[in-house]
Amino acid sequence: MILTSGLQKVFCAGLDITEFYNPNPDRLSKFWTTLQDTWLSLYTTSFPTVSVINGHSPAGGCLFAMSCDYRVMVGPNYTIGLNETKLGIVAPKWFQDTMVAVIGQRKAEVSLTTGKMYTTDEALQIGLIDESLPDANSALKKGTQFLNNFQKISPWAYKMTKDISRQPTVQWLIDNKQKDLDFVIKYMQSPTVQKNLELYLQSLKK
Ligand SMILES: CCCC/C=C\CC(=O)SCCNC(=O)CCNC(=O)[C@H](O)C(C)(C)COP(=O)(O)OP(=O)(O)OC[C@H]1O[C@@H](n2cnc3c(N)ncnc32)[C@H](O)[C@@H]1OP(=O)(O)O
Repeated sequence: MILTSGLQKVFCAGLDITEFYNPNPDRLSKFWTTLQDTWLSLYTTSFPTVSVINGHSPAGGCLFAMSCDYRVMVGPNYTIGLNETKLGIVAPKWFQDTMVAVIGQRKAEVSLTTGKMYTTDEALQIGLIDESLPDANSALKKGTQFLNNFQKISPWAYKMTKDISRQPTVQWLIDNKQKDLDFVIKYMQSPTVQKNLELYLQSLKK
């Protein structure tokens, strides 16, 4: 499966920030549970996945890209990263662990604490993406070539290997779904977080 965008310059703008601003707890609860389940499905697919990142990919967009098996990004003008701290919010443990699995503990910690958005070249250098291509068509071709490798791999061997590799992060979320949800609901009601989100949303307006 290839995950890509039909938009001109955005792969995925991340989660809808307006869902976190002045949230209704019931609605936020459904929103977050849906996100948890969607991520669990994507991170544990029984088939190979590639993200063809053909535009900017902040926060939740970066999470979805990192959850695929391989990342091909169109360069040089787009950016990718977990920029939550720039919004004055915190990337949950499973977002963080997904990044650690891709680029390692040290680089992930620097990336997460600074909320850095990496250019395509920078992302390639730290291993956040696997390949950089100059245009969307060649990126799609590369992504398809990666998937073709699996014609010669046993689906069972593929799935078992991926399960073993991803199991700690997956199991943590399965075991802590409610705790993770409670944290988000409580955290998003904090006046400091709400002020930070208000300022960030204002900064996005043209
Ligand atoms: C404890 C829980 C923690 C986890 C929580 C959240 C994780 C997240 O995913 S938070 C989302 C982080 N996303 C961003 O920071 C992206 C912000 N957006 C941008 O940087 C740019 O919009 C982007 C580069 C993606 C695209 O640029 P443009 O094509 O120039 O678009 P515009 O800037 O014109 O945006 C159009 C319009 O959309 C609004 N917008 C953009 N992103 C979001 C978003 N993620 N949520 C809600 N709204 C968003 C933006 O404000 C503009 O609104 P209008 O001016 O009203 O049209």
